[in-house]
Formats: sequence, structure tokens, C-alpha cells
Amino acid sequence: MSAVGADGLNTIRKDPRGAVLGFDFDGTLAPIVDDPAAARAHPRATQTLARLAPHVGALVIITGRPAAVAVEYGGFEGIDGLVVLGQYGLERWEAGTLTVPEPPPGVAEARAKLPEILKASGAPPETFIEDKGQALAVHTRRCAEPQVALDRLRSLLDALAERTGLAVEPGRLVIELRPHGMDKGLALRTFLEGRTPPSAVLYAGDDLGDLAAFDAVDELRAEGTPGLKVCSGSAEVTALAERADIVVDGPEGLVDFLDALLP
Ligand SMILES: O=P(O)(O)OC[C@H]1O[C@H](O[C@H]2O[C@H](CO)[C@@H](O)[C@H](O)[C@H]2O)[C@H](O)[C@@H](O)[C@@H]1O
Repeated sequence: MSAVGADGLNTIRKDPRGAVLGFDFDGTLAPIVDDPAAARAHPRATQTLARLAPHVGALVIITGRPAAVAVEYGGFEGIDGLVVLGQYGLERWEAGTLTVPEPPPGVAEARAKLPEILKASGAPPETFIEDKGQALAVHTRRCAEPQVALDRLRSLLDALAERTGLAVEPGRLVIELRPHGMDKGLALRTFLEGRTPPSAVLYAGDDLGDLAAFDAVDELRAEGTPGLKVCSGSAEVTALAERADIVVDGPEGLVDFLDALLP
């Protein structure tokens, strides 16, 4: 591990009460499954977070899911102090209170046009749209050739995003159209701004949308706050592993790592 990564890890171990631990949901705390509605936190993840909660400065989940969905699928409701930042940071759930902004008008326009665009493109029937209110995610995981199906849609979705004023967010066999102006890095920085400066920051993720949070950890390090970047490894995405201090074996590996972090 690099010296800066080791510094982050050691600081979290020495001063956990000052540390902020941030996590992505799908692929990091929850194993990837074919049906997004069937995703749930790894059976040991929720209890591990609950065990850590009283010993650390803060636990924050930063996810592309709507915040309320992540709370439900993660079983986070009873974990004291845990905050969920949903839709890449646009939504916030804390102590049972949910804050959700109005989506920009482009979302409604994209929602109206997307089914026809998929049909006209000859997308396989297994392609499906997940409507998240603030954003629309087009999934191809259930297609026979999921990456091929996704690649064929890319330019059409780019064009629709351009027309509707939305941002394109690629992920694991998914492309999302979502509002501009927020990402997981900004979400993490904004979360930290409202708090006592942390002794150290950990962020764990698995997908391209988590790179912005890794950028934020790098910036924090450059400003003097120790940080640790953890990749929940998979064969589907390699870009995070290249930037991480530690690569663990998916959600199971992350839970093992967290259990050993503060025994
Ligand atoms: O930021 P995250 O918590 O990682 O959420 C990113 C997207 O995750 C979900 O899709 C992914 O997980 C699904 C369930 O395992 C899987 O079927 C899909 O292929 C993955 O891309 C979710 O459905 C999206 O809304 C999230 O934005």
C-alpha cells in the first residue's frame, strides 16, 4: 500500500471517533444481482455498520439509488447517526427524515421519450428502464449480450441527455440520465463541510460513479486530511482498483475488512 494509504488506514485505527467512513451501496455493500429491485445489503454488512456506528465519527452512504430505497434495501433505519445521500448526493436521509428536491423538467421529457427510443433502436426486450424519480437508468444486465446491448445504446442516450439537459452516468451494465451539478465527490465534500473536520476519511466503492469520491479523498489528502480509498473489486469494472489503496473481494471482502478494521 502507498504511504498515504497507510497513513489513512493508521489514522482511522488510531482515532476512529474522528473518522468519517463513506460507502457506495450496489456492488460495495450489496452484491450485484440481475434485478435492481432484488438487491439487498450483504447479510453481514448492516450488522457490521451498526457495530461500527458508535465508534466512528460518521457513517455515510453515497449512492445512485434514491435515498429511501437505499435505506430500505440496506436495512439502515435503525443505525444511529448513519446518513444516506441518494441520487449521487441530491437526496438526503438522516434519522428518518428524507429531503428530496424537485427533478429538473428534462427528466420528465426523457421519461416520455425513452421507451420509444429503445423500441426504435431495436434494443433487446430484456433492456429495461429503472425510473428513480430524479433520474432514469437503462439496464442491460438481463440481455444475452449485455455489454454489446449497452454499447449500442450509448450514442442514443448521449443525444437524449443533450436534448433534455441531463448528464450521462455510465455504470455496471447501466447508463443513467440524471441531473447535472452533483456527483459523489461533491456529495462527500458537502457532507464534510457541515461537520468538525475529520481525523481521516475512508471511501469504499465499486463503480465508475465512485471515481468522483476517490477524487475527493485525493483532494482531502492533498489538503492534509488522511484518507483511504477502498475498491470493492469485480471483473466488470477495473478503473477503481487502479486508483484504490486496498482492493477487497466484493461486498463479502468489504465486510471482512471492516470487521478487522476496528475489532
Ligand atoms: O451508487 P450505487 O449504490 O452503486 O448505485 C449505482 C446503481 O446501482 C444499481 O444498479 C446496479 O446494481 C443492480 C443490482 O445489483 C444491477 O442489476 C445493475 O446491473 C447495476 O448497475 C441501481 O439499479 C442503479 O439505480 C444505481 O444508480
